[in-house]
Amino acid sequence: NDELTALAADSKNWAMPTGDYANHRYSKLNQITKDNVKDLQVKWTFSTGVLRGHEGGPLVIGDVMYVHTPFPNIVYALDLKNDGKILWKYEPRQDPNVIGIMCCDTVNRGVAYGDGKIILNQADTTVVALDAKTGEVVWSVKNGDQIDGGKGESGTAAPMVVKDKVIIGVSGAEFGVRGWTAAYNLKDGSLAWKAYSMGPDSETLIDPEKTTHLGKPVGPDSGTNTWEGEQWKTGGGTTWGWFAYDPKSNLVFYGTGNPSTWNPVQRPGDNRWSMTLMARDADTGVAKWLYQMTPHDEWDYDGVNENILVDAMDINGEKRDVLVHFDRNGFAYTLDRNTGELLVAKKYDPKVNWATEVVMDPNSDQYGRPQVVAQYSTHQNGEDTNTTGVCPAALGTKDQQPASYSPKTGLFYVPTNHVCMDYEPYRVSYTAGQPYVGATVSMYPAPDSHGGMGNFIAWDAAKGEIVWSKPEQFSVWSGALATDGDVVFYGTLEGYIKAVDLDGNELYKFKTPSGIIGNINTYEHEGKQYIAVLSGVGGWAGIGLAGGLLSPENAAAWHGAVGQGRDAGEEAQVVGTAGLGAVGGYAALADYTTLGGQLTVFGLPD
Ligand SMILES: O=C(O)c1cc(C(=O)O)c2c(n1)C(=O)C(=O)c1cc(C(=O)O)[nH]c1-2
Repeated sequence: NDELTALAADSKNWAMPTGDYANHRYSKLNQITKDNVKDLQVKWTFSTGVLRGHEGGPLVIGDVMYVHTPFPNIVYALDLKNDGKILWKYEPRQDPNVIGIMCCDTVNRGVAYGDGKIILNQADTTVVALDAKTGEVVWSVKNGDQIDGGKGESGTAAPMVVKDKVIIGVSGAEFGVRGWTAAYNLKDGSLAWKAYSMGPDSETLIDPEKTTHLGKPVGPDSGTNTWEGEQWKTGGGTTWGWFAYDPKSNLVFYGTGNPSTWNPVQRPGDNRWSMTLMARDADTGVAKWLYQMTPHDEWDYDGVNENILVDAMDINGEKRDVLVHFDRNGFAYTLDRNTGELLVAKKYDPKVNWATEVVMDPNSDQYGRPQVVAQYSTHQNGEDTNTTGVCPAALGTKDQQPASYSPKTGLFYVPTNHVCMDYEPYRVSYTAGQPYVGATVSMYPAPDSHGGMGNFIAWDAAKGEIVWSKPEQFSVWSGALATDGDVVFYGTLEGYIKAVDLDGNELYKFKTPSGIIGNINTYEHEGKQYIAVLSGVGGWAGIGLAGGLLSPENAAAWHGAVGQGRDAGEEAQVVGTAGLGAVGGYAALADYTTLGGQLTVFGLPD
């Protein structure tokens, strides 16, 4: 999409959710520098009128800012010439029952722009194109099924506009949804292609002879033959993370999530293609290459985190066009993005203990596979056995909160979790539209460390090394922003926006009204650089606050314990395992912040 490419290349705008197709989250703007960032002031604020977790960030195109909210997914167009005066507001009507089938808060990661339209992926999986000037609906399609009586499909991912199409993912692996990625024609919303994560080749758009895994053709039926019977039909592998696009190869990149259920004993095999990085042709959806990071997941390490594309990275003296991916499983991967060849796979938190390494020898039958430590194998320890001390926790060394890459320093700035867990698989049976979780999880700060639950780190993806690490009390659940002013920004769950220099020294912080799980963006208007961020605590880490789960009654109901035939009373006593295990670990958040969606715009003094 030439118009979008041009808009994104002009750093005055923030035209795509992650800044550009390469997901750099880097801005060439440099009025705000490491020397003056301490003088930042709040310029204007905007309450979104919605309370739960606010992920993503505003788009800025010319004089207009587009702000989205979690369910009910309101979109506002704000006039930058007038301190955010509302130009239009779109509020969809959605069945509120969708709230009950969203695993990790009612989040939405943002809208996309293309061809004069704003594209919104609603919680109920309706994809709607709004006229960017008026907010009027141009077209609307249903990506998933209905809520009541459906399979539990929901929408949280930000769309990506590529050429004449919009790429959309789906959520619901905690309900046994079989994930897919779809491309709709930007013009009228008609379906261009749909590629399932698992299933027959005709439905996964995998070419048995041409699609490769670590350099070898995958062969026929690769999306079904590592599953027992028809388990692939409820196999998970949802696609609720971020997309990347490389115009040079016309490939779209994304990762798939956990296999369903979380109980690994119930689904023997590698469970392909859950937990997999995928490179697909943008026009046809046909897969060029795949790489499964966590075969037969036993820990809920969804592979959906963003892929960051860097050209000509020097890897052992060779220039490679790479894709860098910080996986939930605690390994940071660098791959050749044209071939899917694995170049680097290293732990980006020293506490990661479930696997010792990823085998890098192409001649080994274990090539590309993590070497699982028996003690932390929830499968080997069996159903109804609590496997303790697994690092990272299910929400990963990093969840969906996107990292940034600075072409200037060649380093990645990564918001991370420093959290471990106990994981007890239990048997579940599948009922359409009901939770299909199958594990009780509790989370806590990584033991024998700094006591906090997060780090903000700088990463060298060619060497596979942490350059520096800045401890945080809670997980850093906000997307980072690197700038040409030699300042890097991120937000914290307590609600601080923070600016650090290129060595990780804190230069500025400001406490916004609620915890930050949004992504920091920057733009220029009338010659001045601004920083914009959404506050509004929530997401999986903040689900205790956002979902009101800090009481035992709510905890049991939400956790789905009742639906799973478990003893509700027993479950209710264990508030700590509610919210899929996040409530206990993050309970102290309630001492720092509370709910509320607000946009805050910062700038230098006039
Ligand atoms: O399997 C899924 O379909 C699914 C969906 C989502 C989502 O759409 O928000 C999350 C997850 N899984 C998940 O595993 C997870 O850690 C997670 C964190 C968050 C969040 O926004 O904080 N969403 C999700």
